Amino acid sequence: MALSGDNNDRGELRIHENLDELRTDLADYIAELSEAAVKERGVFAIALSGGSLIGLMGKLCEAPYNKTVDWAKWYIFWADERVVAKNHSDSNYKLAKDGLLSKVPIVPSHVHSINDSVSAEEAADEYMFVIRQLVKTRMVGVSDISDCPKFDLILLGMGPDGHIASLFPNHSVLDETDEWVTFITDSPKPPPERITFTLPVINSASNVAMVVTGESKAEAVHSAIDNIGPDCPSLPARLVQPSKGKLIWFLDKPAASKLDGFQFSE
Ligand SMILES: O=C(O)[C@H](O)[C@@H](O)[C@H](O)[C@H](O)COP(=O)(O)O
Repeated sequence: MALSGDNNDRGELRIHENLDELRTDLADYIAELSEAAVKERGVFAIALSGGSLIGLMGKLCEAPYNKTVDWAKWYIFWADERVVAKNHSDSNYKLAKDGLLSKVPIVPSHVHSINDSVSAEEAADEYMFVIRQLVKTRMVGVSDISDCPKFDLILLGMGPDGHIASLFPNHSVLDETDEWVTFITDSPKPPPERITFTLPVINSASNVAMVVTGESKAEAVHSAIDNIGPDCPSLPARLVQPSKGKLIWFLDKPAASKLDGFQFSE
């Protein structure tokens, strides 16, 4: 690893020399959290996002992880999903199924994707209902400071604009505190209709990992971690502040290149 360290309330920073090193570190991290959650709770509730994240999780499909991880105990969710058919190339479910879930022995009934045959609003409501049932049976934990679900791990990517999940800068969904899952129909990044976990749910997780690579993200990484720039307070990535959980940033050097205090040799 090029560098690692803590940055005040902005969590642990893990800056990797290259993507291969990041992929290995990410697989180790997820495998360790899975083992700990299964030991403590008997299950591992993990929420995925879309984008480059799934490809960066690819080592989990390879040895030793494909054999050592207790896949039967995994319960899979999406922190955000595009409201398109499950076989559509824009579907985050399809992305994860093709890139990860079909390659490891996950129990099909543990995969909780959205209903793709209803409106965005109905899909968000139904998804919240599903999560509520799983919180009741403690397949998903519950926060001890609110009634929010406490996922063992929420994995997030970040766009160059600082969006996370489908929470975009200056969008009213950033203020949603009543619902666990909400919807938008005007996403600035296509497709327009999406469902998304709200900030209270993200910030109730036991662990949140921000997996961000590439130079196009460097400015937003700098704003989010160094608390820089006029848009900072409403930058969605800046609002990821788990109340009791642990936040870790998995970065490559280009994404970290504008961080204060980080000097890299070529
Ligand atoms: O459904 C989505 O659009 C994603 O969940 C989104 O939040 C993604 O994670 C970021 O846009 C980063 O994507 P990249 O890692 O591909 O840049």
